[in-house]
Amino acid sequence: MSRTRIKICGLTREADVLAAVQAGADAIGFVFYPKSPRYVSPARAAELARLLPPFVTPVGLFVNASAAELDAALQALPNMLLQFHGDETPAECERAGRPYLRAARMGEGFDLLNFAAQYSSAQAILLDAHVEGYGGGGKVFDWSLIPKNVPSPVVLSGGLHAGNVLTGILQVRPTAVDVSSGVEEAKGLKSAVLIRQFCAAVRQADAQPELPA
Ligand SMILES: O=C(O)c1ccccc1N[C@@H]1O[C@H](COP(=O)(O)O)[C@@H](O)[C@H]1O
Repeated sequence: MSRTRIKICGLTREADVLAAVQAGADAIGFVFYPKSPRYVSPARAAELARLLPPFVTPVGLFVNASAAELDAALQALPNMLLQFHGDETPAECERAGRPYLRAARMGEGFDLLNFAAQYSSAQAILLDAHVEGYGGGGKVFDWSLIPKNVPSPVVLSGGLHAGNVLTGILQVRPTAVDVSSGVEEAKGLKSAVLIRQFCAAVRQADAQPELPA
């Protein structure tokens, strides 16, 4: 089995960026949604992104941002991967011409296959629980709702932490996992210990032998 990629999202402090990099994160998320307690301005995100070594990807998270807001963030961080977590249409996700992740809000009756077909230009579909306020709520959704034949790479997210990520990886076999609340001591303030434990649990899952389907 190949290595499950790790994204740690909602960083606001230098020490948290360094802790994530040291623990082996592949991507670091900056929340550009002003209503989030994890919001950072484009200038602040650019400052934090300067700490990233090569091959660790900065990701910008947007919720129904205007074209001007998206452009301002891209001016500060031109090489970031985009994550659309609101009600953006495929055309809005594609407008900047950058690779993007599209968040799906998983709940009973949600048609993930149809959603993934609509966003076929996405680099991956990020599966999050349907929560009020769009995301970052630390809520796990029912992983059995995920069909086996999603046509895009899948990022598993929503309420992950060191105690459940191994089971999530073995059950869903995602390309990557994404965590925010599960590695926090308070909203927007990460814990180096929880980040380390989370990354270690992902590596433990990757080391499990793959069972025949
Ligand atoms: O982090 C936020 O504040 C946030 C705000 C609006 C939309 C998404 C947000 N975060 C993303 O939500 C998922 C799940 O997070 P959690 O681990 O359950 O807290 C993750 O992709 C965050 O990046």
